Amino acid sequence: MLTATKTKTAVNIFSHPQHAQFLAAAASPSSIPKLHGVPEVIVTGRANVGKSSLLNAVLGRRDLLRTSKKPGHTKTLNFYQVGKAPGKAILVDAPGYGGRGRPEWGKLFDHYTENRKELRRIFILFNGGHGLNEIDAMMLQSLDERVQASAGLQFTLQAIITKADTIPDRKLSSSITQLKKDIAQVAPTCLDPIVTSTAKYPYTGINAVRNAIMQACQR
Ligand SMILES: Nc1nc2c(ncn2[C@@H]2O[C@H](COP(=O)(O)OP(=O)(O)OP(=O)(O)O)[C@@H](O)[C@H]2O)c(=O)[nH]1
Ligand SMILES: [Mg+2]
Repeated sequence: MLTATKTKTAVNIFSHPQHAQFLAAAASPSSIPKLHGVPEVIVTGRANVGKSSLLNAVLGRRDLLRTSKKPGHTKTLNFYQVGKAPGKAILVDAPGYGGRGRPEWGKLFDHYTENRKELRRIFILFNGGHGLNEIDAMMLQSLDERVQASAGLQFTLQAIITKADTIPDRKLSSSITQLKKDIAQVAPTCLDPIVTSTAKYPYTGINAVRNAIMQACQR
């Protein structure tokens, strides 16, 4: 549970969307920017799961991040500042893995997550309409093992179930329950999944994601 003070701070850092800005893109480990200790969170997930759309919604911006119907759109690690410079937190968008993902993107993600001292949390996104496939389960398990190995001191892991609007109403509750069970079974350290939709206003789950980011960045 967030305390009243923490909740207030969480609302404040996202309350000036105009201050959000793109800082840098990294296509290789050597181009990952030095950003002087501002806490960071990163998103991962299969190509097209909705990573860039989610970060736009969290930042309160329509198109600061570019999104596409075509999987494999984001090709670099992209760093975005929340709040006035030097920023209260930094959100990192990443290329997707899976069919359209490329091996070098996986290496870049691994390099970042293994070496970045500022990293506080990895959000792993799953499409609510599709559930976990084999590659999702492998990624989830490998991240969970890393959280266990560091006892959560390096970073924490949290799942986000996206595109909830694509699940028919009659199946919504059972699909989410099943997906949460599957996630918990593969990754016991994974924090309670947040269910989101950014298909149309009012969005679902965005304040919960903002609060989770704040909680992760304030520790
Ligand atoms: N129905 C629905 N569509 C969504 C939602 N979020 C994203 N999309 C759509 O899904 C497509 C992919 O969204 P992106 O945000 O570009 O996905 P991504 O995970 O960043 O994709 P890559 O960069 O290619 O890995 C776009 O057409 C979005 O409009 C959602 O909550 N509901
Ligand atoms: Mg993207």
